[in-house]
Amino acid sequence: MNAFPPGSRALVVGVHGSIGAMLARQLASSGFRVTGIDLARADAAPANVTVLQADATRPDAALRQVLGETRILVLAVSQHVLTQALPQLLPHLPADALLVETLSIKSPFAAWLADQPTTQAVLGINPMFSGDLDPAGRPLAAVPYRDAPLADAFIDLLRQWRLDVVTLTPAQHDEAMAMLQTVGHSAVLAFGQTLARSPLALDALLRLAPPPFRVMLALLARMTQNHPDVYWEIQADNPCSADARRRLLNALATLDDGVASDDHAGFHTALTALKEDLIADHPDYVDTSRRIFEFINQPPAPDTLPAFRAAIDRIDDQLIDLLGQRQALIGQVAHFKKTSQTPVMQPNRVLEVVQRCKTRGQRWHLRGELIEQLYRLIIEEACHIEYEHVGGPREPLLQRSAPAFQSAGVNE
Ligand SMILES: C=C(O[C@@H]1C=C(C(=O)O)C=C[C@H]1O)C(=O)O
Repeated sequence: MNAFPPGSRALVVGVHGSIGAMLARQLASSGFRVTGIDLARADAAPANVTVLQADATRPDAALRQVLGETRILVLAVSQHVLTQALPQLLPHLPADALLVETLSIKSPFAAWLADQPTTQAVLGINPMFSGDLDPAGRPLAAVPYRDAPLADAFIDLLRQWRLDVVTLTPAQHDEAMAMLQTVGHSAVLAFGQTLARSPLALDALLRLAPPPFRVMLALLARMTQNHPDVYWEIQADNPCSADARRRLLNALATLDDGVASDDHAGFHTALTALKEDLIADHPDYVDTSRRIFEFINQPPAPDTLPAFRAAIDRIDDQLIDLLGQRQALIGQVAHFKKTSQTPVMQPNRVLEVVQRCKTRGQRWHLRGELIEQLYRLIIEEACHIEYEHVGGPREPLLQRSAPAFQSAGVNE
């Protein structure tokens, strides 16, 4: 049986927050009738979401009526608001509804929940990304507080959104978050404080700044864009956070002591151990840092012909690198198609690819005909590669995929 038949109602509390808005959007796209509430007014609501201005800690008649029909209640609010609102909301919620909370820290809420006279299924989720990013392919921690089929059904829904769901207990969640969030945020905040208290001016420093400094500043910039409570709860509410900060302090003290005692060899040993323990099994991070650093040092806007040409050369490098990456994936698709006996030629997918790219190209005023020309060549090459691997009779792309290539001159 489908736990959430099409048109089931979802209510998102905190719909103007980034996670609330993301979940409202995703639920609407999965066929839910979504109502969002928020204390704050905002100009834009997520598409296909009805937004009410309401206070979840004091549900008015309109909110109580929505609650009575709600199958999934999402609470994308701070722990303080959540524990104030829940006792007011639960009496109006059907007994077979699912509650989903999005707190950054789970064990204090788990302890609070254990004392509540609720019967509803409760699932904690913690998306490991801000809600303004595309969720597909990103990790999400799921913490089912009570075994319930409805929580499993919601986890299935998250997987349909192509989230990489990792299920944890509240204690496991918080232990991991101390390492994944407390330590990183503390390091970035300490960097920011040190910089802010320095007598050196940031503008002057930025002229000279190497990529790691720019990356640290970018991380700090990101932290200033979210609500401070998000970061406060990560530092203050996680029972593992104090220990994590102490470890960071100790590590810094060890570095300081080592330098003070001129322990050059110890420094070598430590860095070699880090390389062996952490990076040896994850060499792709070396490449990631190279790509981030390349990206973050944007060269100045060109103003001479050689400078324009150098900029174009760099973009051509990227085009070729990306084409190579696309082609490498095609090789894998070919292998997959051979073992699963899937036809090489997929006219629906071809149409989807070309139309997506035409829409994307509109952002840059790229003509649809150019996109069709380019993708005719790229997909023909892809099909050629796949046929070489898969074997069997070949079908011509243009004949099978005529609707994708409608522009004059492309279909010849
Ligand atoms: C890569 C695939 O195979 C072919 C190549 C395509 C491409 O290059 O995008 C699209 C459709 C297929 O005919 C696929 O099926 O996705």
